[in-house]
Amino acid sequence: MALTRNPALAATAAIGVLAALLALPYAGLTDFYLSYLYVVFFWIALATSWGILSGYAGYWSFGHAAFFGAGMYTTSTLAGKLGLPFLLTVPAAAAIAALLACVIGLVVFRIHSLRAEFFALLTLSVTYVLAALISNTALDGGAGVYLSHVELPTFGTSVPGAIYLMGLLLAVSALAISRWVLHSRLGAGLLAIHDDEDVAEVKGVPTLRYKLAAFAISSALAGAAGAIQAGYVGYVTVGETFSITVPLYVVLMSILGGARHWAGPAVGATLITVALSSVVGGAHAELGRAGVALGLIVVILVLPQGIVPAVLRRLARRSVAAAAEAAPDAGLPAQPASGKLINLVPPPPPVTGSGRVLLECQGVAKSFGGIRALRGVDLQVKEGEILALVGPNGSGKSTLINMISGHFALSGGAILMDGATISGLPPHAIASRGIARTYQIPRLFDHLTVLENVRLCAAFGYRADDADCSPEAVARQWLAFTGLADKADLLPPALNLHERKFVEFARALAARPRLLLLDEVLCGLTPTEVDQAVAMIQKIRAGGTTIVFVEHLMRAVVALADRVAVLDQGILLALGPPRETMQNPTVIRVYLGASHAA
Ligand SMILES: Nc1ncnc2c1ncn2[C@@H]1O[C@H](COP(=O)(O)OP(=O)(O)OP(=O)(O)O)[C@@H](O)[C@H]1O
Repeated sequence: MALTRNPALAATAAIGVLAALLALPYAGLTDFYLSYLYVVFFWIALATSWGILSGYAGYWSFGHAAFFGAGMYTTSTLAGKLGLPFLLTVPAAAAIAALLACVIGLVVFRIHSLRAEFFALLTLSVTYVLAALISNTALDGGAGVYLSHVELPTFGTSVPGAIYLMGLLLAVSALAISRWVLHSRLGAGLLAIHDDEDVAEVKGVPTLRYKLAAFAISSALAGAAGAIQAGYVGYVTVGETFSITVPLYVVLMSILGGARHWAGPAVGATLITVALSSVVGGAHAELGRAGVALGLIVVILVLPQGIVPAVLRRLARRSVAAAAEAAPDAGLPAQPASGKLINLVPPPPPVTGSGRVLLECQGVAKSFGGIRALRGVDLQVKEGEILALVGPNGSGKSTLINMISGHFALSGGAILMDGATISGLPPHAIASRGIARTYQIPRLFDHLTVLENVRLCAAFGYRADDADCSPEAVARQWLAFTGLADKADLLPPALNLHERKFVEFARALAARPRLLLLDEVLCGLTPTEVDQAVAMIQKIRAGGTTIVFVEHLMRAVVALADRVAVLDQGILLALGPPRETMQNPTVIRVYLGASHAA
């Protein structure tokens, strides 16, 4: 408990444990125990490396044996056949495995349909393809490769001591890298990819680059583990190396410990390795293994998020309760800890009517199979204005928002921002030009808290590199602006529709965009909530942000819009000031109906 609250104490304890583990081979621990501990470190390194892509980003790989095996065969070839020093083969194995991951990732990560179970199956197939290639070439030839003649290092007093130290170093490196990734921008992006990859991209996360980086890091660690394991076993075979055991074990270990926490896979790996080794011998080994498997099922059912997150949550709850007892005000929302306060409504007068074109749609067309959702829309959005996009259901309003934000590719035409073409750019690049959007049905990152949802958008949004404001401070201020400050630590599923819509709103605002696209933010709100939202939108425009909003609620359209664009069946039917446009007989006929005509 004290360790979780005191990072300096935790760091000192970790250094102490590491120093003690490093000293073990020199303190005369027998080779048997050194080998035993090496096996634990080996599984810690493998499971932790798996978690970097699969745990954080949710891309479950069943092909970890491929990268581990690439490492093993790199060492067996370089050291066993070409006579290179063993230690040199470890970084080489890591590099080969990372390269293999990059080649696979460059193809697979671009294909939208190869997510979730398809990714898992594809990585499993890669393992078998690689096994077949190695088995049928001089790399193995089907007979396996002996490494008994390879000179292994003897630091740590003996070969088992050296293997132990290499395993320890690898496990500690894997943990340190995984922890660093989780707390970095890369980790924030990966967690968002896990929950909703398309939304993460639209919010500014360069998803392809991040997935490739995670895959390469994860595979490099697996490759290095394979290299050391080759030295440990001394005889490398395709059957053992590319067996299903590796991916199966690392998946189980990660789930048991908690795949979304850097320490989770290591805890799972330690528990499973120790449990399995305790039942490996004796007359009832099979029964023992079945018992371990049953225990595993029970723990996973009781703690579906894994042991580490469950324990941390319990500790956090206890410390909140203790703090509340000590100081009754402790539960109030915290003020931003760092960063200059952001002026949410800057003093300069609104720039409405500057006349400068910020966004231009030129003949924008979109077809979904036989459905022509947009049939060549020409529209200019002027800097500082509020433009309402209205029209009957299915007229193409959301599709146009999706086109501008890059969610869908255009079937025809072009979209320009500041005179430069943005259509065809990946959504994160469009976000970096200053475009942010909300979704008609909120698409929040369900495993991130409300604060984390908004902070991510501040960190990856248009003005993310504003050194004066930390993403945390920006996020807290927009949460306060939208009235959600006291919901900061909740997960989105705990919110009602109104709150979820306002989190969407806060996320878009946290990017501090130049052009804000609001897709039916008022739909489903009570009249009071609508008034609140209208006042907010007016304040945002007062700060100089250009707004395009899709809305069916005419009262809000009239109160907010400088101009109204009416879409019907994918065609721009009318464009002009609200009252004038709404009195256009064609608009009344196709959209507003007879009641308005009267
Ligand atoms: N992903 C998709 N796949 C197939 N068809 C789609 C897709 N998205 C939209 N459409 C179709 O494109 C047309 C325009 O849909 P869109 O959602 O843009 O309309 P809308 O004006 O926003 O409607 P609403 O007011 O009901 O939200 C509809 O016929 C719709 O069924």
